[in-house]
Amino acid sequence: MRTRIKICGITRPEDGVMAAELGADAIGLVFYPPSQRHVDIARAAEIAAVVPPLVSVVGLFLDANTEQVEDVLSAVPIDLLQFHGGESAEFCAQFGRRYIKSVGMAGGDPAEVAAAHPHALALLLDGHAPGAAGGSGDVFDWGRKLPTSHRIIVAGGLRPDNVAQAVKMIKPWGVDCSSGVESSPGIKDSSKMAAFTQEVHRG
Ligand SMILES: O=C(O)c1ccccc1N[C@@H]1O[C@H](COP(=O)(O)O)[C@@H](O)[C@H]1O
Repeated sequence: MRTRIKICGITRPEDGVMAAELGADAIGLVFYPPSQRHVDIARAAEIAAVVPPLVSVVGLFLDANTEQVEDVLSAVPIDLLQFHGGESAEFCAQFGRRYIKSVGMAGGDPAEVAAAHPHALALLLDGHAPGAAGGSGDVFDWGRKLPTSHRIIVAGGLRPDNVAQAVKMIKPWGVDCSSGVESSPGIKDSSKMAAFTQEVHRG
């Protein structure tokens, strides 16, 4: 099975195109103002407009309110929602959209999140502590027992030099990377993205 690749934290249209051309199946837009990768609605719409067909646009929210999510959905063609905070299943489902739910693996229990989110299409496992923001570049213990009820997307500190090992150990549905393919926060690096996608498929 081919491991799907999401490159998150795209802040420039050219980086969205480059990620797709280098093998990303999805790009992520961060709607979380404290993040250095936050995009406003106008910028997000510019990026989404140039992302090639057959590449998904994922909207990432972290404990946003309903109105903030709806404002984005009314202006940006988002294919999939990613909820990265402590959102309840009711909150995530209210938009009638497909969604994935993150788990902060530093102290968080993926089985508990799996049970609470039966309708999430996948669990995205990140290295942060529950309550802390993601995108921290922290790796979690890839040897941990994981639930089998959901597809798994591995995130958290993935880089070209460690992603093959993560894929080999976990055999996830997909991988997600943000800081590991950047030259500076929010700016993606083409050689790192090329190396990353190549290594995913070697794993
Ligand atoms: O990328 C961010 O700035 C971010 C902010 C708040 C929550 C999540 C964020 N990114 C997500 O974090 C993981 C791992 O990122 P990294 O590769 O360790 O930098 C990834 O799923 C991003 O989607």
